[in-house]
Formats: sequence, C-alpha cells, structure tokens
Amino acid sequence: MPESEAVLDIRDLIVRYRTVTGDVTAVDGVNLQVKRGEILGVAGQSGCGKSTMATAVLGLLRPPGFVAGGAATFNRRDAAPVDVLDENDAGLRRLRWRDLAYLPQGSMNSLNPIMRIRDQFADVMLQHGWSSNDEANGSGGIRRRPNRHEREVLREHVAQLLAEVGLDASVAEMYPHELSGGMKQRVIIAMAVALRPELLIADEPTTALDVMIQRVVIQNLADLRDRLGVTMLVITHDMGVHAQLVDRVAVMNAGQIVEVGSVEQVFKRPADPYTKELINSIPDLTVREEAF
Ligand SMILES: Nc1ncnc2c1ncn2[C@@H]1O[C@H](COP(=O)(O)OP(=O)(O)OP(=O)(O)O)[C@@H](O)[C@H]1O
Repeated sequence: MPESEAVLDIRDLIVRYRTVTGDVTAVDGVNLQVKRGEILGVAGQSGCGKSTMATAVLGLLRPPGFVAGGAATFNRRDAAPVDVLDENDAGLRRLRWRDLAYLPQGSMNSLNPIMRIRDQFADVMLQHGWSSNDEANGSGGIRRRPNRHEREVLREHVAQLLAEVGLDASVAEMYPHELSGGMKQRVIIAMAVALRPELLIADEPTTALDVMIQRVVIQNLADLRDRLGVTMLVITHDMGVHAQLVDRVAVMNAGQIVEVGSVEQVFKRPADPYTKELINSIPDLTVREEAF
C-alpha cells in the first residue's frame, strides 16, 4: 500500500506498563494501517490492549504506561507525515481535534455539567484555531474571546454541527443534565468532528447506550464518514457494532493483532481460532446473519 493511502500507519508498536512485579506488555508488536476514508474496527475482549494502543498512537499514554518501540505515522493530506510517537506536547496539541480527533471511552460523561452545550463547542473550536473567516485558520492553541460577529457565526455553525448528528439547534442552549445519554454521545461526536479532522479514533462509542440508541449513534458515525470523508478507527469489544459499521476489522488478542480483513471475510471465514470464539460469543444471532 503506498504510504499516502494509510492515514495512520502503525509499525511494530510495543507498549508496556511498569508494575511492582515488572513490566507488563499490553501492546505486543502491532502493525496496522488505517486507510484513507475507511472505517477500521478493532475488536477483542476487555484487557487485550485496544485502549492502550489508541492512547499510545494519540500521544495520550500516561505513566506507568510507556512506548517501548515502534512508530505511528500520521499522513495528513496537506502536510508532511509525522510520527505521533516522536511529537512533543505542543506538536500533539496542534494535531488533536484539527487533524486527529479522539472519543475516549465514556466521553459522554466528560461534558462540563455547568456549561451550556454551545459554550463547550465554542471552547473546543476557539482553542483549536477555528475562526469565522476561515473555519480552520491554523492558529491552533490560541484562545481568545469571540467577537460579536464570531459569536453569531459560531451559533449558526454549532446548529449545523448538531444537525449533522440529527440533533435540534435548541440542544445548543441546554446543559448536559438536560440531555439523555444518547444525546450526550451525539453531542460529543459532533464536537469531535467540528474541526473536520482527517482521523477520528473512537473507543467504545456505543457501550453503555441502549440498543436503539446504539443504532442511531452507529448511523451518525456512518453518515459522517460518508458526508465528510472522516477516516475512522473504531474500537469496541462489541462484534455487533463491527458487523453494522466497519469496513475492515482487526482482531486483537493479548496485545497482538491476530487477524485483519473485510468484515464479510472475518465474519464468514474467520481464520484465527480466537476470532471464531469472538464471533460465536455474539448473543444475538440475527446480528450475525443480518449483517450480510
Ligand atoms: N495502569 C496500568 N498498569 C498496569 N497494567 C495496565 C494498566 N492499564 C492497563 N493495563 C493492562 O494492559 C492491558 C491492556 O489494557 P487495555 O485497557 O488497553 O485493554 P482494552 O482491550 O482496551 O480493555 P478495556 O476495553 O476493558 O479497556 C491489560 O492487561 C491491563 O491489565
């Protein structure tokens, strides 16, 4: 695959945690390419290293975790490739939100309870370089008070962003406690793509939502990829979500990728015994059959 086709190219990634009884390897030599425009799923049971891999490639890994080897090259469309693992904090801040967006596990609970939704959008957008003339003017990191004109443009823009995930403009005036879990998750997704990142990494984006709402969120993510062309890496232990949303799926077990393939191939003809086990563990058989 030519380098530019992979938005994110992870090579030989090794991540360990330092513990009192010695180092524990959580990510054990992972190679994974996320192709431009695709939704790549990462499957595997709890504890297999999915979140550790995501936080490492986002430069968000905190001690006692540390990267023991490898590279994670982010190939932006209009800029030189960067190895995220080599970036300093300032470089990472510039990349995050504008180029590389992240929905951590449980992120819907990270909304500020005492701020209206519109102010939370404004904060993210202004902190990361949004301006009313040029929706992305490259001045990442500069935070200032919006002037009147900017506030007006922001208001319209937030309404449009909310509409992209099927939410009414009135949601902008609300506080998080006025929203259901599903609405909060959709707000968080709309915020994550507000600056039109090239890559969105979403960790368990539907976990803790009821099944009907899960479907709405899955549809939102699929629509955003189709309309905005955001490449996505979606991490979830839920094989039903992979069946409904992703193009290709990578299966992770004990820190290693044991299989990567199209959803159809992995679900219909799993090559690895662990993948077979995962598929057989889907409780709702209709999900397996409905998908194809
Ligand atoms: N702070 C830590 N100290 C030591 N070991 C850790 C630490 N955090 C994670 N680990 C270990 O690293 C491994 C991978 O954990 P990780 O959270 O990445 O898995 P996961 O697949 O994302 O699971 P989950 O979805 O439950 O978060 C696990 O064995 C876990 O016990």
